[in-house]
Amino acid sequence: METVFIVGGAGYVGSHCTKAIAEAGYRPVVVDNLSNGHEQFLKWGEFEHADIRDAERLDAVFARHKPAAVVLCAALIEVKDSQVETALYYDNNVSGAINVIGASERHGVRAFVFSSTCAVYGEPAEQPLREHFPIQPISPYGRTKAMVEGVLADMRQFKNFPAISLRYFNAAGASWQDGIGERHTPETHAIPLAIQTALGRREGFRIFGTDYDTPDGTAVRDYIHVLDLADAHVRSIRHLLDGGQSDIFNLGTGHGHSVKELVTAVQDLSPQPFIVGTTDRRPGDPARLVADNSKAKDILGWEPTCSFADIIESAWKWHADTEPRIFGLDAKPTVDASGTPMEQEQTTVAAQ
Ligand SMILES: NC(=O)c1ccc[n+]([C@@H]2O[C@H](COP(=O)([O-])OP(=O)(O)OC[C@H]3O[C@@H](n4cnc5c(N)ncnc54)[C@H](O)[C@@H]3O)[C@@H](O)[C@H]2O)c1
Ligand SMILES: O=c1ccn([C@@H]2O[C@H](COP(=O)(O)OP(=O)(O)O[C@H]3O[C@H](CO)[C@@H](O)[C@H](O)[C@H]3O)[C@@H](O)[C@H]2O)c(=O)[nH]1
Repeated sequence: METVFIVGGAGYVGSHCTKAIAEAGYRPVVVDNLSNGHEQFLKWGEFEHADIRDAERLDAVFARHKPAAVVLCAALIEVKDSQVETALYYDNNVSGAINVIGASERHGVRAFVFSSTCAVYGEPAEQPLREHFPIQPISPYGRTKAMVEGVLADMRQFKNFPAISLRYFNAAGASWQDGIGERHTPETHAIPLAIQTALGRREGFRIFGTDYDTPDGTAVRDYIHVLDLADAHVRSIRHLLDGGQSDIFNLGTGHGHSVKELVTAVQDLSPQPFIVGTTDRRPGDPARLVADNSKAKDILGWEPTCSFADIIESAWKWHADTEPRIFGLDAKPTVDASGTPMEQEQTTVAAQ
């Protein structure tokens, strides 16, 4: 049985990848420093507590397990935070990634899969997004990802290093039956925030910007179920282990949903109405980010299977039932995502 490292496997996307990799017949080993991960998500395979910035420790872990494949999910992920803790982001996401790439090369890894993001496209002129479009990130977070993609491109070209970069669009949903789901601290993502508001754990949800050039004026994103993302990782590993070419793939559904649509979908599941306010655009948020996913379909045979309704429903079940059971949450509304006490905000009762 071949060993696969899931670096960052105690986190949201990584835990779903670990489960899918175990189910595909590989031996998963999670490597994580638990800075943002959860012990509760360590349910498949062995665990190695290691920080990717510690090259010596990484070498020891690679020597012990001799992985055939490595999935690199570990990163700091907050766009706003990356503008404050900029050097930390480059150290963690770039230096740390280079350590993992270096160890993978030294230890003969035959398949390397990297968690990239559609944030590498910045504010694109054309949609849907295709992989050859210009890379022009507008945040340090996005640039750390673009830099690692650049390192991997050179490693492919000059060292024949087998690597796939997967540009996720908006990861969402949960495998709540398996006790894993989205849990970031602080949470800044729209779906968990809207659901936590509906569940009474936050005082209100704010829509960032209603004056975008989109059908309803709110920003449009391509939400992709985390189970579909996990499946693409398994396919990428197989593709490279079978001798397939290194590449870059967009992972999205190809369908966009606005923030207002998202709020309506959550309201449809919610037993009671909740407060939805509007405020200015969040700096750096483009109007629309939607994938052209035809390359992943053609080359990996990947097909997203979950609808937007599936995403919202699974996220709802996770936040309503599973997450409180596992983490013992007390439902206290306190502050919104920006840390602003909600009573200071101008709010209105939910738009239809
Ligand atoms: N969530 C999304 O919508 C989204 C979208 C696009 C790309 N991505 C990328 O997917 C990956 C996973 O995102 P996520 O939402 O699961 O985040 P997450 O914070 O839940 O998981 C990241 C994991 O990496 C670990 N980690 C961080 N720094 C580490 C270090 N120095 N050494 C060892 N472990 C470390 C954390 O402890 C955590 O378990 C990230 O690379 C992120 O940039 C996420
Ligand atoms: O309280 C909120 C939070 C978000 N939004 C909006 O909802 C949309 C989605 O926002 P969010 O869930 O924060 O995701 P993104 O900002 O699109 O970024 C996510 O998706 C990117 C890829 O698209 C990844 O690179 C990032 O790591 C990940 O945070 C955006 O238009 C936001 O402006 C709100 O209106 N109110």
